[in-house]
Amino acid sequence: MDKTISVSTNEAVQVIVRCRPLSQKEVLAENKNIITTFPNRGVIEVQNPRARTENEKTKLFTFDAVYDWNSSQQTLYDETVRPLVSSVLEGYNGCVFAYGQTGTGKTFTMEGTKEFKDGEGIIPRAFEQIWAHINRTTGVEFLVTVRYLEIYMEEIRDLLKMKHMKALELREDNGQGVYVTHLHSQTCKNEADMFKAMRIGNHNRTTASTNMNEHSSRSHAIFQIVIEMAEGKSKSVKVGKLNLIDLAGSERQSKTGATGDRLKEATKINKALSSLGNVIYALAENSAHIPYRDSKLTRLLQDSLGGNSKTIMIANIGPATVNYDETIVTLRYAYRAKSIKNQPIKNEDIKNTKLLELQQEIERLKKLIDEKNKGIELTGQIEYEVSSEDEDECEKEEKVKKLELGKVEVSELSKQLKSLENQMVHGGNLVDSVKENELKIEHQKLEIAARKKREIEIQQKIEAEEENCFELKQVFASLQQEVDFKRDKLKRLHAKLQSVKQEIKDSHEEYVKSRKEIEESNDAASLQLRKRFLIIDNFVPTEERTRLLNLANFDDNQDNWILNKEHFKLVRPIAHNYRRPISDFAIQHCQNNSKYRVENVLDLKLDMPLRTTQEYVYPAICPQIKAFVSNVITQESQNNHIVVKLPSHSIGMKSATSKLEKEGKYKQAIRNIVEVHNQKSRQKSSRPVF
Ligand SMILES: Nc1ncnc2c1ncn2[C@@H]1O[C@H](COP(=O)(O)OP(=O)(O)OP(=O)(O)O)[C@@H](O)[C@H]1O
Repeated sequence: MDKTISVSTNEAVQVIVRCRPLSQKEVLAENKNIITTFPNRGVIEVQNPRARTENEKTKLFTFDAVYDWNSSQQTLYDETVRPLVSSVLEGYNGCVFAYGQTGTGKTFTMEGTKEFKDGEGIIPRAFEQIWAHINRTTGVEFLVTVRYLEIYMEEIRDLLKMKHMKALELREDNGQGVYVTHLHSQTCKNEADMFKAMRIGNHNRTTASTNMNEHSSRSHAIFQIVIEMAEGKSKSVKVGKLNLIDLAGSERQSKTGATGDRLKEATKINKALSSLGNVIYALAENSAHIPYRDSKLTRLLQDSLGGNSKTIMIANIGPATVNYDETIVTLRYAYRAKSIKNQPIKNEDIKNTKLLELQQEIERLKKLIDEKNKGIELTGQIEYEVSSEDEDECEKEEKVKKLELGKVEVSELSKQLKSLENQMVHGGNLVDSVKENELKIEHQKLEIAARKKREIEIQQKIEAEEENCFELKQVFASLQQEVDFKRDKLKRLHAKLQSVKQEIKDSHEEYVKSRKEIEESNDAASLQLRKRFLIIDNFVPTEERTRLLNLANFDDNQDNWILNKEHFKLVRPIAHNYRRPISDFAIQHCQNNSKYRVENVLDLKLDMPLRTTQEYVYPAICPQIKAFVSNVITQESQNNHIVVKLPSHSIGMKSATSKLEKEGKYKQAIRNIVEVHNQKSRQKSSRPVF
């Protein structure tokens, strides 16, 4: 998209926290609620169930807004998301993403539930707001499209066109930023079309049952709505883009009990979420390098975090004792995300939009239809005027044919025109009184949301100021009073210092833990790499290695090495000058029968073995033993043992035996005897030997 105007001011990512109720399972396991929320101040307090000292007991976090288990879907939407969607309808990019441990209510928040009334989540409510706006906006033409994708096991899949099931690729260009190639874009004419797209996508999304959640999302899902708006005949187009993201939840193998596929998925999920954490951390720290390229998720969120979008992060947490560690980790990430600054840009006067293309094509078709209609009229008139008896019958027929052809062409063009016009929506199709009422309600809702936001901000400011001003306001009647006050203050400051120290300690522990995890995964990766090198070094010849290296190019977009496939094209083998392999039999016997000429038979000759077991030559036996054995009397006992009777009179044998005895090889001699015995009996038998 070519942008000609850009208005940008810094705007922080808005971070809100939502805590779900205790689940039945948690209640049965006698888990306690460790969360207390203070919605008016945007504060959340977490009790540490393992606290040993006073300092470790509670942790306080402050956010733009907090919602507890009693908060309704409607309140959350009206207070936080409605203003953002309103900005999108003015031409901004917007993003809402839900982040948190598995089973804490991300899907519940984004999609909602049908289990109870008003259970719809953010996505369906956004549809409602968008279409209500379109229906009451007169004089504007809209083109609304949606896309739905998931990142499953680090592969991008189109949820609206699952037939292809091919992993899609990410690309980046200066105009569009990061985008997904060949992603299906569904045009929507009304709210129902959007719901249909959402349902299809949700149906295709990868979910599975785990210990922590019966319907756990195993992928990160992004629902994108693009609204192109053209006001009147000015041809100036605004574009608003809204990304609604339901991330997969972070999970610990020990808690989910994941094995096999679930474990593989969890590893990929955690890896992508940890890269998201790193991006948030780097942005919060104002680092020179932001590791967006570490995962597909962070690349797709590039605009939303530190980019040109207005963004809301919803941190979902669980209230149970058992969730403590994950809750703290989520809240820490969310707290960091608060300091990320974006530069939202209003996408106005965009040049190469689909809507403009459509409008131009519609204009062209209209002109063409007009011209054709004029042509038809003219031909009709001439025919009427010139039509005389002396006109040739053939010429008349020719003219009628031309007229008919013209009419068919016009009807074809009109069909095309209608289908193009059908893709666009003309805003403002409501009755004026309804329009006005709705507009009023919408303004009121936005006003209430803005007020609530301001209230929380003011409350947070007052608290900070109170801390500073309290001392100034104090007038001390006596020295003792001043001492007492200062002691109190010292106590408070000491407690604050301790809590900061504790926070540093916790953060350090968290850092050590995550470093250990990274080291472990690094070790596993280098082990794998060394194994591959070992295989390459031993099985791939040096020349082939150099050849392959020359054929491989690093693709920045895919962040991977790609082999030039042109060099690996399989060449069809040619046999007997035929393109298909042909057997000798076919050549000799079916020369005149084309049916068999190209039959797919390979002429394979048998590789005969060089020798058979019949030709086996037994190892030579020492001549003394041979002589000894020939004098040995052997016979088989009933239980298949061979009884060996040594002839004591044979001098040669005596010396042989004594020699063997001397060398301690008596056992070997016996084995040889048995072998010769077997040899004899085998020769006697007529059975083939193998
Ligand atoms: N605010 C809430 N009020 C009532 N029930 C809730 C709330 N939040 C979540 N739940 C319930 O908790 C369960 C888990 O929620 P959900 O599936 O949305 O979690 P999730 O974070 O998306 O999990 P995963 O990451 O595994 O996909 C569901 O049964 C849902 O109905």
